[in-house]
Amino acid sequence: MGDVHSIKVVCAILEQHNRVLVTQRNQNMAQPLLWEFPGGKLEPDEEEEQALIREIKEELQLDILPVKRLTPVSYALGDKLLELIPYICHYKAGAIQLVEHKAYQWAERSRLRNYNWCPADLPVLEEYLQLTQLSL
Ligand SMILES: Nc1nc2c([nH]c(=O)n2[C@@H]2O[C@H](COP(=O)(O)OP(=O)(O)OP(=O)(O)O)[C@@H](O)[C@H]2O)c(=O)[nH]1
Repeated sequence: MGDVHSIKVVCAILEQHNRVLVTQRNQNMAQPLLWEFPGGKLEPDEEEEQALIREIKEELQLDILPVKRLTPVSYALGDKLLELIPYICHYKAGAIQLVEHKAYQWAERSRLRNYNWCPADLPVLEEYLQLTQLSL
């Protein structure tokens, strides 16, 4: 569904022990070296939560549980319209192995604004901080 030119990307705000997982895109990816919430593109006819579970398993070797959908963000990325769909997620199992990212960090919420984010992630970050009452 949706606009034929839009790309749907799901991303995980993965919480564990009061920290949030942030990942850095590698040099060869689009938006090189920027930080993001890990995730990826929906496949045709795939449910959002299933896509997120699949992507996090593929990219990080982690099992997660999506728990709350936040507000999708539309962002013009080159000639494409990106629709970034965030979910707060909980850690279930596994140890991180970086398959395609350059780096990862478990960040305290109060430090999340310090990263050099993909621009589409900034409204996601602000909604998340507001929800968790650390926006000031
Ligand atoms: N996974 C993820 N992608 C994001 C975020 N923010 C954001 O702008 N994006 C963009 O959404 C698209 C998601 O693509 P992707 O992670 O599947 O990987 P990619 O573009 O490297 O894959 P491709 O080579 O198959 O096109 C990328 O253009 C990426 O830059 C985010 O928080 N998480």
